[in-house]
Amino acid sequence: MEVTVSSIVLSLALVTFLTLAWKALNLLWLRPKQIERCLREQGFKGNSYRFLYGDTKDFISAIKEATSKPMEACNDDVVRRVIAFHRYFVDLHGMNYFAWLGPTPRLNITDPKLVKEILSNTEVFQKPAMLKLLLTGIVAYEGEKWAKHRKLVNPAFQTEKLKVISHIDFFKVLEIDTESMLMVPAMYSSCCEMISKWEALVSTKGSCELDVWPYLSNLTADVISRTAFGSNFEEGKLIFQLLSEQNDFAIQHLRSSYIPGSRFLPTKTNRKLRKIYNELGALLRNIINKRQGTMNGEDGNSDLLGILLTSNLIDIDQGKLGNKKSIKLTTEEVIEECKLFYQAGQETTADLLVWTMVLLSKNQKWQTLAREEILAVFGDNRPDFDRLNQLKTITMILHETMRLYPPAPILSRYIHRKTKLGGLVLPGGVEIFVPTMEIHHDPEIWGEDSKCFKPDRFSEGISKATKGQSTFFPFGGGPRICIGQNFALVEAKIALAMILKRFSFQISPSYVHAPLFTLTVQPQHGAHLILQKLF
Ligand code: HEM
Repeated sequence: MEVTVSSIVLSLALVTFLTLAWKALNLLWLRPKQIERCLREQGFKGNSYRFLYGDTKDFISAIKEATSKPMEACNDDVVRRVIAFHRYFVDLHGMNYFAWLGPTPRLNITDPKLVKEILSNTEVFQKPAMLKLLLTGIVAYEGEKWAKHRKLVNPAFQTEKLKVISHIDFFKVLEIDTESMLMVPAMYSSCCEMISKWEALVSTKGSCELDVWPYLSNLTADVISRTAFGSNFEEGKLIFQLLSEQNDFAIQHLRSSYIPGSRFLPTKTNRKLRKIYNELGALLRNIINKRQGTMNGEDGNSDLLGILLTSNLIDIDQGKLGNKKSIKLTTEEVIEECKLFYQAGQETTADLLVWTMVLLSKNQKWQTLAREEILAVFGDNRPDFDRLNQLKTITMILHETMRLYPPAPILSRYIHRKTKLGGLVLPGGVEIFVPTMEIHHDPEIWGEDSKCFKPDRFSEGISKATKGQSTFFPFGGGPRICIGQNFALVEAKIALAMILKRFSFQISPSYVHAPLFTLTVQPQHGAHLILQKLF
């Protein structure tokens, strides 16, 4: 009897072991090889899959090589530096390539029709797991959960919420603290603080050399703190510090997670990430609890947090007519969305501003045109929402900046099952890689001068410039298009209007052009400009 029991246990152990071994073999060898055959049959080229690591080492060395030295001039091949790993594989295999992120193949797609299809079909083309490890909130959710969150968060970004500046004088008359309660005034207040610092720096000589990058970075953090937390803005700032720490660790994490399984290891980075994550959660929970205790009807309209806490959907149960229930975000869900506003909105908007200032420094003609427009539209008035809409030249400049330096230079998606894409039939388990920056720089789309700064490409709007194709998508596209795009553009216009009115600027001799892709495209060595006071 004893022999029988132990032999049963042994057989069970053996079966379990063999099943696991088979699964591992399938996941790490047979499946990648099968996918590789399928991709080659459809005309894609790439390295043969190498066990476990795939092309990971090539990825890392291409990035190291490209970022070890600055670029010579602004018109050099910026794509080669920013998405170096992509260029490395294009050089080896051409545009129709696949590369191995560990055992996962990453397929390069640049055809505008296919890009449109990928971005439109959110059910099939989902966010990759790696992104979901770094970010939470709507950016990482799928299906019904995403749809529910998008609807609940949307009110926070509607034009009316941004627009209230046109009534600022009315609020002033009533002696209501407009600075902490409305979004555009909050943006204006943050810009005023930055401008005052710059004015103090140039006051003695009338000009000074300044690295504007940390100031712009601080500005966009400040704007999110004010607009997200209103009266709790000082506490919001603390959260931002923790989030930027979290981002630094997330980048290390991202690099190490190319190695299969590493994200689950209790490494120092992983432990630190978890610690920051918990601290952040506790801080936000504290703010929310305080806010819920003091909330009244009007508070709900004042800032992003208030809007998230009061936003609700009416779900009508189709089966039982008249059976309605109100759906709201839970405290934990509000925490995730607030964190995401920082992660998705701070760095990206700072990138947009810094590259605009660099490009306007190198293109003085456009700087003058932009300033003339600001003076013509606003005169001596503060920037207000309705007049921001009249800024045609500034809008063209912002679009051209995002064409050349898209803050998010790549997009990626994952397909879980066999999928038709245009004339292709792709196997499940493939990551789709859309190199936004490559498409934005393509001479076949944008002409021989595709690498030059020419805002007048956008003089008749985006659809004329792109001939209606999906060739310009700095904010992504389809149903998952950036929810904060209007917020970012309003903020950038206010900041530029205020900067251009008070200063002229040019490139300093100490400026080093070195765009670097971390989570977004930043100036690796800052942005040293010479500021000259105008009035
Ligand atoms: C110049 C500034 C910005 C740029 C270039 C930018 C770019 C993008 C891009 C490309 C996506 C789509 C990602 C994908 O499809 O994989 C996205 C999504 C998103 N962005 Fe932005 N963004 C900017 C500013 C902001 C701001 C200011 C906020 C909020 C305060 C924000 C919040 C979000 C959110 C929540 C999503 C996810 C939307 C969803 O999945 O439904 N972004 N952004």
